[in-house]
Amino acid sequence: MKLVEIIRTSDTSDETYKICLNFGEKLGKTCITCKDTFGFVVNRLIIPYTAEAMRMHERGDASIKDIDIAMKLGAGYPMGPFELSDLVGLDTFIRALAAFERCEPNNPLFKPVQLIQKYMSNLKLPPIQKPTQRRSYAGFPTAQASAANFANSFQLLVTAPSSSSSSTSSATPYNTSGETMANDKIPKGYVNMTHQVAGHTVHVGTDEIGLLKSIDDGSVLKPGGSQWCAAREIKFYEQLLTSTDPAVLPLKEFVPEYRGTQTLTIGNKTINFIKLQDLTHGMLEPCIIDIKIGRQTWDPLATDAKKEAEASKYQQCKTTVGFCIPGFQTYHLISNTYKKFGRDYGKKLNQNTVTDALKMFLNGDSGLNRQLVTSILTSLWAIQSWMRKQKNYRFYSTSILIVYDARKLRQVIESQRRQSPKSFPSALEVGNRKSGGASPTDLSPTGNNLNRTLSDDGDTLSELPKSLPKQVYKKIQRSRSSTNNYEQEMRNMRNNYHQMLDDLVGAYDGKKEWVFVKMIDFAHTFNTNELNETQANGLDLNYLDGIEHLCSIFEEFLKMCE
Ligand SMILES: Nc1ncnc2c1ncn2[C@@H]1O[C@H](COP(=O)(O)OP(=O)(O)OP(=O)(O)O)[C@@H](O)[C@H]1O
Ligand SMILES: O=P(O)(O)O[C@@H]1[C@H](O)[C@H](O)[C@@H](OP(=O)(O)O)[C@H](OP(=O)(O)O)[C@H]1O
Repeated sequence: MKLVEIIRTSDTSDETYKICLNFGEKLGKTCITCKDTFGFVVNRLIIPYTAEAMRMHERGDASIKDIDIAMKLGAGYPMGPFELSDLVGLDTFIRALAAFERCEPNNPLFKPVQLIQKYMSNLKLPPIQKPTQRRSYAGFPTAQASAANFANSFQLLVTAPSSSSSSTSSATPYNTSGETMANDKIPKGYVNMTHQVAGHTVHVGTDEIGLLKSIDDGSVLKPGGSQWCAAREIKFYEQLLTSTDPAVLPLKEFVPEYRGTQTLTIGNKTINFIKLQDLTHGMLEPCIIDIKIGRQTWDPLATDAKKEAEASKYQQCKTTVGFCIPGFQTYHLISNTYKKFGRDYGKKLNQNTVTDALKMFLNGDSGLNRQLVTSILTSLWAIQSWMRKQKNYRFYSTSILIVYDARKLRQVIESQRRQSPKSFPSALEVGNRKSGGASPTDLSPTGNNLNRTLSDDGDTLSELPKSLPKQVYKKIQRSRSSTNNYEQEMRNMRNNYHQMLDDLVGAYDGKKEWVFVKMIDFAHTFNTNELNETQANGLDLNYLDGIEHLCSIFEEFLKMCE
C-alpha cells in the first residue's frame, strides 16, 4: 500500500510528527495527516460508502454487479464496493461498521445494514480468532443464491469472466450459477476452497465435494476416497516426509508442505482428507495455473476405458508439448477483474495457443515481467534438472501448480517504472491506477488503520503497562464512555488489527514469497520398485518431455523480457 495515514494528536510534538513523516517517505510511501478521529480518513469514508452501496442494493435500486461496474467506470475506483467488501471480508466490515456506530450512535451513516445482518447470522461465522488470509467464507449473496449457499457466490459473481472473454473462458470447474455445496454440510471451521482452478470439485445435488480450506490454520484439505486414489497420494507424501535418500531429498522442495490427514463427516459420509499448505495463502489477487505434465495421463493400472478416455483429452496439447492446462485463473491487471478458464478451454488449446494462454496467465498483455518470469523459470529449471536424474518415481497425471499474487506484480511493475520510467511506460495502465492517489484497492484491507492506536496500546486494560502515555489514557477514557464492554471491545479490536495486519503483510511484505511453483496431485505416482522392469527402466521420459517443453516456453518468455 502506498498510503500512510499519520495521526497527529494534540500531544504529538512537532519533532515526533516530522520523524514519522520522514520515516514514511523514506519507505517510499505517500503520507497524509489526520487528527485522531475514529477510522481516520480511509475507513471513515470507505465504511459508510460501502454500507450505502449495500443499502442501495437492499432497496432494489441496482444489482451488486451494476453497482460495482458503476463505481469502477463512473468514479474510477479499481474495485466496486461489493468486490472490495468481499476482499476485506464481510465479517470485518460488519464489525467496523458496528464499532463506528458505537462511536456515534445517532449517526445514520453507521446504522447496521439489514441485509448483511440477515445473511451473516445464517452463516454462523466463527468468532474472530486466528488470522486467516482473505476471508473467503465471506461473500455477498446473488439475488438467486439462498442464504445457506451464498458463501462463495459473491466471489463467483464478481470474478466470473465477462461476456467479452467468453470465447476463451467457457466452462470453468466453478459453479458459475453461484451454487456451491450447501454450507450446512461443511463442518464448522471449514469452507469451500474458492481458489481452486481444476480437479474434482463440488457438484450440487451430489455428494461430490472439492477442496476445502481450514479457517483455523489455513490449510487446504483435498478429499480422498477410492475415486481420488487417496491412499496412493497419502503414501507418497508420508514416504517423502520421512525419506533420507539423497536422490529423493530435492523433491521435498518441489511439493507443498504436507500436514497429515484429517477425517471429516460431510452429510452422512466420512471422508479422509489430505492436509496441505495452501499455496495461495496470504495472496490478495492469486493467479493460479494447473499444468498437467505428461503425454500419458493414466497410470499402468488404468483400465482400457480409462486409457482411452484420458488419451482422447487435451490431445493437441499433450501430443505436441507434452503437457496440458486443465484450468487457470488470472487477476487481469488492466481490467482489474479475475479471468477464469476451465477444462473446456484447456481442451481446445494447441501447440501455438498454449503459449498465449500462459502469457495471459502471466498478465503479459502489457509486456511480460522479468521478475515474474525469472522466478517461475528458476523453479521449473530446478524440477527439470532433478527429473533429468531421478529414477525413483514415475509421475503420471501430476500437475505443476504455478501461483503468484497479481497485487505484488503490480507493485513490482510500478517500482520498476519509478526506477526506469522509459522502459516501463505503460505500467499504468496497469490497473488504471493513478499514481499518487490512494484508491480503494490500495486501501482495501479497510480498517487497517482503524484500531492502530488501540491495538498498539495492549491487549486488554489489565495488560496495559503501568506508565501509559497521556494520549493512551485519553483514548481509553473516550472509548470507555462509549461502550459497556470495554475489555471485550479492546480484545476484539486487537484481534481485528492482527487480521488486517496479516492481510497487509501477506500482500505487501517484500520478503514474503509471492510466486510459487510446486508439483501437486500424486494420486497416480508410482515408485519404480512397484513397476515391471520395462516400465521402471531409465528416466521418467513422459514427465521430462513435458517439463522440457514448458521450460523452453518460459525461456522464450524470458527473451521477450529483454
Ligand atoms: N496446495 C495447494 N494450494 C492451493 N491450491 C491447491 C493446492 N493443491 C491443489 N490446489 C487446487 O486444487 C486443484 C486440484 O488439485 P489436485 O490436482 O490435487 O486435485 P484432483 O482432484 O486430484 O485433480 P485431478 O482431477 O486433476 O486429478 C488445483 O488445480 C489447485 O487449484
Ligand atoms: O481433466 P479433466 O477433463 O477434468 O479429466 C479428469 C482428470 O483427468 C483427472 O485427473 C481424472 O481423475 P483421476 O486423477 O482420479 O483419474 C478425472 O477422472 P475421473 O472422472 O475418473 O475422476 C478426469 O475426469
